[in-house]
Amino acid sequence: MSNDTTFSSSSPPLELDTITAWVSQNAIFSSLALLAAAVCFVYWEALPRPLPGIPYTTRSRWRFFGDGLDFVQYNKDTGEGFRWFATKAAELQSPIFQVFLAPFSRPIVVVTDIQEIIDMSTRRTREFDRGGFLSGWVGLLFPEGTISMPSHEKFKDQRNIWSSTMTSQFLQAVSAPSIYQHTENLVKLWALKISQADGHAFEVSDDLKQVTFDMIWSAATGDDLGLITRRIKAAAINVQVPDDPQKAAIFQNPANLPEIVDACEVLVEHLKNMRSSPWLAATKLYVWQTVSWKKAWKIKEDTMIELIENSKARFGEAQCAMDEVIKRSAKVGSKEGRTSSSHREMIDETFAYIVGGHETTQDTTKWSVKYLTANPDKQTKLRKALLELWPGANANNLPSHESIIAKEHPYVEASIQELIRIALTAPSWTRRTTQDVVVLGHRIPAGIDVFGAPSVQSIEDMDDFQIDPKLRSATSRQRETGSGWERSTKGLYMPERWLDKDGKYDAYAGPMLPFGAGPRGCFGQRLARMELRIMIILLVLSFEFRDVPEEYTSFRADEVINRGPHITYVRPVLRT
Ligand code: HEM
Repeated sequence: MSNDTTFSSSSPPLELDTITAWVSQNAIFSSLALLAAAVCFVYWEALPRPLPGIPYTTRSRWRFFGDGLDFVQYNKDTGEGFRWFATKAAELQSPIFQVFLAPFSRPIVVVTDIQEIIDMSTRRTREFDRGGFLSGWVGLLFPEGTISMPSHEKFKDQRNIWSSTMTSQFLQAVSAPSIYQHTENLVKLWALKISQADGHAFEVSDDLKQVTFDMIWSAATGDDLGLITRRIKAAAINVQVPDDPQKAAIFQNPANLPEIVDACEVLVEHLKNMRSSPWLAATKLYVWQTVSWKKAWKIKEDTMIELIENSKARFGEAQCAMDEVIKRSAKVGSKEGRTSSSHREMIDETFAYIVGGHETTQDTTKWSVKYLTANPDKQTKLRKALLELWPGANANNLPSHESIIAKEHPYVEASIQELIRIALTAPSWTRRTTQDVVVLGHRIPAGIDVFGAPSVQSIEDMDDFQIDPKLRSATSRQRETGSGWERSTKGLYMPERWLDKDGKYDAYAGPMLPFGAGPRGCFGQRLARMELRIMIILLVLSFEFRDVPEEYTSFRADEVINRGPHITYVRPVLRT
């Protein structure tokens, strides 16, 4: 057929229709083919690209979400997050393996061996730095906070200025009195609840959440939010005590918290929701546009700016971390001819101090109360040791914070250490490789996120791996961590594991890495240990934690940023 016919004026419109139909049909086919090719291409691009030689789950290699959905499902089923890595280590029978947690992303290498994790944190810091997943994630809340930065000069300057808030002198003179006073408030609150609850158990998750927020907020900013005082007022007014002695009493929560408390909660909630995002950068852009984020962020910024201005106005003797930092940054700045810390850095660093310090200590305290309740013999033994230090101490006669910091007893130290170990509040450790590296005989290229799962050595799921010393790095070989815990005892609360054969406390009796290690280890470890020490000692001297009904004994975790208990019920008796 000639083309002429197609365009001849005498040709019937039917032919034109045929051609139009042919073109449009082909266009549909071509579009479909293009679409199919695009889908295949996107799918192909999204698939994991395993690093050669490092074990992985074969079926995950061909799945769009790699191991991601398995991880999310495990988290949903058990409440646990990092524990999933123990299941992978057991499945792959290797202390080093790779997982694919999100499409379009490079694999994550997981190392479960604590000796190598300590080595990477402390002696191989040029090869492994902060960055990657953690920085992208927490950078949402603290863009200019050191926690989100690699270890460059700016990090060092900023950290140097803040480090004076963690000296023993500062902690004892400034932070301890405030922690002590807030714990005393908690003792008053629980004494009141005991008098109202008529022997019933009651939930204390919110009490512990708010007392630790009161503490860290005033330690950071010098401002007292009075959250526990509000709870005391609310508890005095409204309590429901069921007839069934097996059911818990329910106390009224105070209404109208300061708006900054709700704002912090909204911001942290956004951060939590982002953890499993397959595309962090896009999710961040979305979150920034939400009304709840914008409103909470503004409240936080305005409050922080006001607190910074107040702190500057009272420039002189430090009453909180902010005062100390403003003083020190002016001193360092004038010495080095630099301007002092900017508002942005100050806000972000203070907020990281508050959020980092709050989420972790509240969870560790909750676990502590649960483990002491579930182990009455160890609880009694701890109290006996405390009474050796402070004979006759009780809720009306508590030792001072100076005395709590100064005095030691092997069983008390062992109990606190064991509570920190078994709480597994922060079971994660993350770094990014800054260059090509070798770990346990496997080559890992630069720019890969390495997750440490040292918790694997604290949970009963598996035996530790026996590692050929030849596979270890030269620096690791020189610093052995020693043998691990017996598998059968790993999951048990046993303060005795920290005592040597002469009954002396040995903080290095076995593997544990609750605060990470090295220059990027937990900045707040000393504050956290002091907070936990004051709280545990005051609570165990003030109350006997009796067993709670079966319904309230669950040890299920809720792990998002940290690993906290799903529920925390107590049935205390006041010691007077
Ligand atoms: C029981 C309480 C706490 C636990 C279990 C805990 C645990 C941890 C862990 C495991 C890390 C990561 C370490 C690493 O990657 O090597 C970390 C980092 C950090 N923690 Fe804590 N922490 C606690 C309390 C605190 C407190 C009270 C503060 C605040 C004053 C704080 C501030 C920080 C900061 C700023 C970092 C980031 C350090 C950096 O990137 O250089 N933490 N913490």
